[in-house]
Amino acid sequence: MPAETTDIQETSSMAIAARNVELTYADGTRAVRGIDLDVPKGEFFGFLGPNGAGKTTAIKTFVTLLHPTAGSVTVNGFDVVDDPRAVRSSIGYMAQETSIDEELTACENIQFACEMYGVSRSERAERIDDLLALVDLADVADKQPSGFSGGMKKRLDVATALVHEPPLVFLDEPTTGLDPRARNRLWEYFRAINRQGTTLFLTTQYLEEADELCDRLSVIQDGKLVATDSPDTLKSQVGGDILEITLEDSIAQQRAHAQQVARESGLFAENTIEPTDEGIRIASEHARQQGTDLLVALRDAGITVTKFDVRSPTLDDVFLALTGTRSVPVSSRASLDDTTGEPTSEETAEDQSGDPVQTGGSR
Ligand SMILES: Nc1ncnc2c1ncn2[C@@H]1O[C@H](COP(=O)(O)OP(=O)(O)OP(=O)(O)O)[C@@H](O)[C@H]1O
Repeated sequence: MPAETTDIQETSSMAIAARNVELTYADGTRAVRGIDLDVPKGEFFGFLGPNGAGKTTAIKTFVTLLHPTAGSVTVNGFDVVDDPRAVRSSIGYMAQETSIDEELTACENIQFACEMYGVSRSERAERIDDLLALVDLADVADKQPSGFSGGMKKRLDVATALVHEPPLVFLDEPTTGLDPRARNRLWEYFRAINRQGTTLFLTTQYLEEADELCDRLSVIQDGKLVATDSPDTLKSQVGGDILEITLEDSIAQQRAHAQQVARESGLFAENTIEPTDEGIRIASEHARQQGTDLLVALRDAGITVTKFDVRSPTLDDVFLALTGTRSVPVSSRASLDDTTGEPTSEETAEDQSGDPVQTGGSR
C-alpha cells in the first residue's frame, strides 16, 4: 500500500492518524510492522485479517493499552503516548474479552460504566434508558447477564462502551462466536450509531462483515497493511469475474488435470487458476465467453463438468489476489440473506465457543 501523504499537522479532521507505527512485543514478536493510516471522522473503517495478523495489537496501540515501539498515532487529535487520558475520554472500546460484571444487572453494568467514564449524575438515568433501548435490552434491564445469550452479552458490552457518547468507537472482533442472526442485530446497532456521526473502527476475520459494514477497509497480514480501499474498489481490482467449475469427479487428480487443461488452453493467466474442493476457480475479465471455450476444452479432454458458474468477485477473492491465501474464514451466507434483525429463539442457542462461525462455504 502506498504511504498516506497527510502531514501530522493536518490530521485534525482525522479520527485516527497513524504514521509508520510498529509494535514489537518483549519476546521479539513484530506484531505491527510500519502501519500508515488515516481514518477520517465519521467513517466506518475496518481491519480485515486472519488470526494473528496484528489486528488486536494495532487496536490496543490506538486505544493506549500498548505503546508503539516506533512511529506515532493521534486519535481525535491527541497523541496516544503524550496524551493517553485525553485519548481515552474521547473513545469507546469494545474489547474481544467481555467487560461485563455478571454480579450486576444489565442496568447496573451500564450505570457502573457511567461512573467510570464520569457521566454526570443528572444525565445518567436518561442515558441508561437510551442505551438499553438502543441495544434492545430494556426488558431485561434488571436481570443479571449470567442468563443472557452470547448476543445479548455483546450488546450489553456495546452499550457500556457508548455511555460517554464517544465520537470514535473501537470494536475488536465484536461478532466472533455469534450466530448470523445475532450478528445481524449487532450490525444494525453499529450502523445506527455510525449514521448518527460516530466514527467506527472495526476489526474482523469475517469478509462479509467487512463488506457489509465498512466504507473503507485495510487488509492486514503479518503486521502490515497490504491494501486500503473501499470494498467495491478492492473487488474491482481482482480483474473481472470469477468462473467456478464443478467437476463430476473432484478427486485431486481430476482437478489437477482440469487445471492443466485450463492452463494449456491459453485462455487465462496462469496465476488466476486455482483448485477448489469441487473443481477449479478462475478469475477472468471475459469469464463468460472464455468459460464456454474452456468447457469445450475440458469435454475434449474427457473431463465431465457438472456445474458452471460466473459470479462477481468477493472480498475472499481480493484476499487471495493480495496475499496468495484464502486464510480468512468465510462466514455464513445466511447472514447476508437475513437482515431483518428480528429477535428469534436462535439467540439463546448461539455458539458461545468463541470460534468463528463457518456454516457456509468450504474455503
Ligand atoms: N502479549 C504478546 N506477546 C507476544 N506476542 C504476542 C502477544 N500478543 C499477541 N502476540 C503475537 O502478535 C501477533 C499478532 O497478534 P494479534 O493478537 O494482534 O493478532 P490478531 O490479528 O488480532 O489475531 P486474532 O484474530 O487471533 O485476535 C501474533 O503472532 C501473536 O501471537
